[in-house]
Amino acid sequence: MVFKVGLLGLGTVGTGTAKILLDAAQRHPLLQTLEIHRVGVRSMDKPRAVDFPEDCLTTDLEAIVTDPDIDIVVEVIGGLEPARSLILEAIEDGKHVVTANKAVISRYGNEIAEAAKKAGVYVLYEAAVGGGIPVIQPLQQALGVNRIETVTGIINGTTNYILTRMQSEGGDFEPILADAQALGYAEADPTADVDGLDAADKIAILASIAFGGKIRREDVFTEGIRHVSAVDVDYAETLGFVIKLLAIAKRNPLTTDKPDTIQLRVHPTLVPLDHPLANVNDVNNAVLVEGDPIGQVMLYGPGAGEGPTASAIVSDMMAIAATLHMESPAEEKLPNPLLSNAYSDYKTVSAMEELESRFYLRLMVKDQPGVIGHLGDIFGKHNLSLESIVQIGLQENLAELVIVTHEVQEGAFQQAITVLKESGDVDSIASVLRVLG
Ligand SMILES: NC(=O)C1=CN([C@@H]2O[C@H](COP(=O)(O)OP(=O)(O)OC[C@H]3O[C@@H](n4cnc5c(N)ncnc54)[C@H](OP(=O)(O)O)[C@@H]3O)[C@@H](O)[C@H]2O)C=CC1
Ligand SMILES: N[C@@H](CC=O)C(=O)O
Ligand code: NA
Repeated sequence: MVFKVGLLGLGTVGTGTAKILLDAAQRHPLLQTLEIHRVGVRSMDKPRAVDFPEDCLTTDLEAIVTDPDIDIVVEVIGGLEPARSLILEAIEDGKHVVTANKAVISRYGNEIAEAAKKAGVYVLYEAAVGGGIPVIQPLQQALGVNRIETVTGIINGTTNYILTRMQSEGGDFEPILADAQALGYAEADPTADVDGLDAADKIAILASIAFGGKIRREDVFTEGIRHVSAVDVDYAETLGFVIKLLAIAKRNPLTTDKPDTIQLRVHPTLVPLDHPLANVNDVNNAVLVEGDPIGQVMLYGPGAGEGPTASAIVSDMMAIAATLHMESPAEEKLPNPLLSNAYSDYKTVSAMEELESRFYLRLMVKDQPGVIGHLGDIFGKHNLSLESIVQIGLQENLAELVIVTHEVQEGAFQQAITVLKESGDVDSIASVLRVLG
């Protein structure tokens, strides 16, 4: 079974999406059911990073959203129009839609959802918030049983990249913004990033899901990072804080004289250095969800860029493919392929001795001349290179040594340990631990 995809846009996200679909090996088998049928662009002359047959590319986007052969339309052109109209036309034509367009979803999400309900199709937008991080789906499903109290996010990759570099290198934001643009993180008009509008779009979307209600986009208080200077970043650090552009959606406590109300705001914020969001750096995003009864959950990962955003787009396409798969008469009564784990082959797991790792070794040795040299010989004979060797202490004629190795083969390391134990120099091996990285 093959589901045909109409891809609107072949820029940063569109290109990443095409690359995943054209290289489906070792990914979920459902990806093999998705085939890019047509691609809509603005300019036919631009060089492209992926090759399509000439008749696949078109500037006539309407022809794609009304093409009877297409099952799923992926909108990654961005902007409000013609994106909104094309989404609505695709829905009216009975097509499922996947989009990364937070500007459209935060403003016209209700209109689009109504149209989709009427047409019996799905509109999914995981890529619209947090780029590659699964945020929408966990909020709707895995965390859906919780009464959500707060959603606090670093949800704009461009500004987080700028603030991180301001912090690590000093300097003001304008020159760093140019790098964020070159890396494909920033919006076509980066004002939306720098002035907090993009984060405001995203928190409006998250609040709607978290609190189960419509959100008026204009209700989000929005302050960007333009006025944050290198001096503020410096002083904040001295005081034990880091400056982050936070997007906050919070349920106010219910009181007898006040109805159920929420807070919605985006602003640069001094975050204490020991807060979970303080170490979310560069283009990474994180969404900290606090709910009852789960407590705190943090979703963290790359918030923008070609590959990560495309990952979210294709995961939505896969969810739609799973539904279409189940609806097809030939597959009726089969379980949802995204919920069942019926694998046919065993994976081969490498033997532990073949793996490479760094090791931490603590041992007690005789406190006499030449011992460290002997140990070095034993490691050398087993082809094990050492990163450091430190004498920590001395007790009753025994010296306590701590050795850290470079990446070495597990099997060779274990053989060396056996030889060490048998050597007259070593009294005891107190501890052997693996070191990450
Ligand atoms: N970049 C990122 O990291 C992320 C982006 N997003 C969202 O994804 C969407 C796409 O972003 P991105 O890929 O960065 O954008 P780009 O500007 O890189 O790409 C836009 C693509 O759409 C095409 N396009 C734009 N307008 C039209 C039009 N009127 N008619 C035909 N084709 C058009 C362009 O054609 P041509 O190539 O011919 O110019 C281009 O291929 C946006 O909604 C953005 O907010 C979401 C998360 C992360
Ligand atoms: N411009 C956005 C792209 C992803 O949504 C960002 O920087 O986060
Ligand atoms: Na996401």
